[in-house]
Amino acid sequence: MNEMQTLAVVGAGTMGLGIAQLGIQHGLPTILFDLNPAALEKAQVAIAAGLGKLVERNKLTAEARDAALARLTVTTDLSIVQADLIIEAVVERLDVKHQLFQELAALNKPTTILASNTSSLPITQLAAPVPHPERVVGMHFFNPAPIMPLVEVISGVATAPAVADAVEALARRLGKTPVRAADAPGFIVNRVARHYYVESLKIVEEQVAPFEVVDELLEASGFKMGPFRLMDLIGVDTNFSVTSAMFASFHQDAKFRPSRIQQQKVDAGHHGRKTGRGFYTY
Ligand SMILES: NC(=O)c1ccc[n+]([C@@H]2O[C@H](COP(=O)([O-])OP(=O)(O)OC[C@H]3O[C@@H](n4cnc5c(N)ncnc54)[C@H](O)[C@@H]3O)[C@@H](O)[C@H]2O)c1
Repeated sequence: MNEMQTLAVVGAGTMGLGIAQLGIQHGLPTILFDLNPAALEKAQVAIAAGLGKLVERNKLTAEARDAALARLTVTTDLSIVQADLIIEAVVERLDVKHQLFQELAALNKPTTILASNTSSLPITQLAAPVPHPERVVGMHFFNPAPIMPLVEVISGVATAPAVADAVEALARRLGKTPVRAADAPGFIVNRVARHYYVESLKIVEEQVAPFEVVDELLEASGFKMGPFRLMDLIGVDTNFSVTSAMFASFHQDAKFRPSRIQQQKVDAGHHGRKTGRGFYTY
């Protein structure tokens, strides 16, 4: 498979904007699509700020920043979303991702790779109704995408080995450390990390300690971010969707049961940093 020349990212939220930044920073003309124009505006500001920080730290020249920004096209018009590789980073819902991949498949050549940044949805299920399912693959970045080195590369049952190889090679080109993971619920990192959130939420639900105290203690014990601060960074809604999907995938295994506290935050629209309020206020 030839080296990828063009990238498109669908969904300009927490993850999509960071992935698009990586693309333009590493020389790929990148289309960033979202249904919501406000999300695209916010993403453009965040990407410029992200690259600006690299200039301040002498990791990028001002010229390289300007050249990177010139590679970015933002759009609400799906019909122009054509590329060698399309990475979707929309809401964690199988129905939404299915519809999107089918629309993208109709607009693109059969060799366009359709990658998903899903944290928990099975790649095999995601690929099943998509024309040419052998080009569907998991490419799971971590938050914040421009900074975190790990990328999980996940092959579903139908994924062609050359497709996973191409995505792995691209991850390296983006300066990342790709790791192959099997198509199991939550792959590797989220399966382990789930208990960091689920157990901390239980502690608060059972009134063992308030959430601020849980954060303080875990940070003092060496974790970079306490679970509640981290959920606010991830997006409380996204984190809740991931737990819910894993709970379903593990056949309602109680150890993955989503929390009522988290459900309430989602219902109230307190989705974390991106909405200005989650467990904390920003
Ligand atoms: N937040 C994290 O820390 C994190 C980390 C790794 C992976 N992920 C995964 O990345 C994906 C995106 O998560 P996020 O936190 O960036 O979400 P988000 O809520 O921050 O952003 C999602 C964006 O997708 C847009 N969108 C929704 N439906 C769309 C559609 N049909 N077409 C185009 N755009 C659409 C929304 O307008 C929004 O801007 C999810 O699958 C999530 O599981 C999230």
